[in-house]
Amino acid sequence: MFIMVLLLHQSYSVFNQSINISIIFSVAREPDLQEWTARTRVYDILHEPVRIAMVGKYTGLSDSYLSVLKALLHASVACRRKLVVEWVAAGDLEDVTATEAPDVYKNAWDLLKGSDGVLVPGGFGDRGVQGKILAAKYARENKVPFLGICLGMQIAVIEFARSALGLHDANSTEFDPETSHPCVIFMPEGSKTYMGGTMRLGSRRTYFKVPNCKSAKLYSNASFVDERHRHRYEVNPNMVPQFENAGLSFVGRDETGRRMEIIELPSHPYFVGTQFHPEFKSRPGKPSALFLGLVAAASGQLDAVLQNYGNESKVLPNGISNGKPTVKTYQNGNAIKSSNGSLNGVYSNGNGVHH
Ligand SMILES: NC(=O)CC[C@H](N)C(=O)O
Repeated sequence: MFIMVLLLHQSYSVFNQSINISIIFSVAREPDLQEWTARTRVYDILHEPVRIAMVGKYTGLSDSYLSVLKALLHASVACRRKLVVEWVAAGDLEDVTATEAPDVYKNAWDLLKGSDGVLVPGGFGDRGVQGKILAAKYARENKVPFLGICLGMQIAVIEFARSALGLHDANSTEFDPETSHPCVIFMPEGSKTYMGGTMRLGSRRTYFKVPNCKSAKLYSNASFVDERHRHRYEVNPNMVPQFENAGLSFVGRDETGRRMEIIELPSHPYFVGTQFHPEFKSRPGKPSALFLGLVAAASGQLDAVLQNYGNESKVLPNGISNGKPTVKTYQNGNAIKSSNGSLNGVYSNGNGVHH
């Protein structure tokens, strides 16, 4: 993509000259491609890998997770790491695979255990859910950086209910309508725009409830953020006090306080889940805050990143710096700039190495 922009510009110039269109449209300005060129250069020299296990249902179809992959890529370049995505089919982590296809099972677990961070993206339907729960458990217990998005956050909550609260049949009513411990429940949003629709869709506001949490710092200490949604189920608000007593923190909520938007485990190096989809607002040069957190944690740079956020224009060891946030809102990713002023994010059609 990145190279494409430069190539397109080149061919556009040739076309212009051949039909002398530039005389007619002499007002057209030469585009400033400095930033893009700088990004390509940064991207080309990345060599130290950061391995992220992507635990999902459609691992054979990387396009299903395109936005997530791009967001990981933006964050990896900001952290000066070469992104290696380890695709792990969630079902392969499940006990049933251990008996039916032991090699597949072993390979899936080897990939997960060889990764620096774990990402469970959004999804619908119950295939692979148990495998995703096992991946979240592995990350939580072994202090491996974890980001769960939408369904990924919901399965992290189910896992916590089962392991930390001892509620063995805890589940989402999406997967078990009869569960005696419904920790994720159907919470449709009445919508005047989408008549009859039950999906909570589009941009909604999340307020930070715990000012010093990692997520708030990553969002430059904003007091609220607007991110995009696409879901029907949510954490059961009536069970939140139980979860909080056991150490799971609900650091971001909607304006009513009833819809849980961001979870964190303060006792863990980086264990974050979001009901929204932060990947949709990630941009080259403006990586999504929570993806940046995941990749920074997975590459041993989270402390440096957190220390610098909210402080005035400090430069990180790897050359990343940030400007002092001027507003207390966060709309579209942190503008992370390298010390020489060029933007770090790279947008490319590939996403590092696929396994
Ligand atoms: N986008 C998603 O991950 C959706 C999660 C879940 N299936 C829900 O509807 O709430």
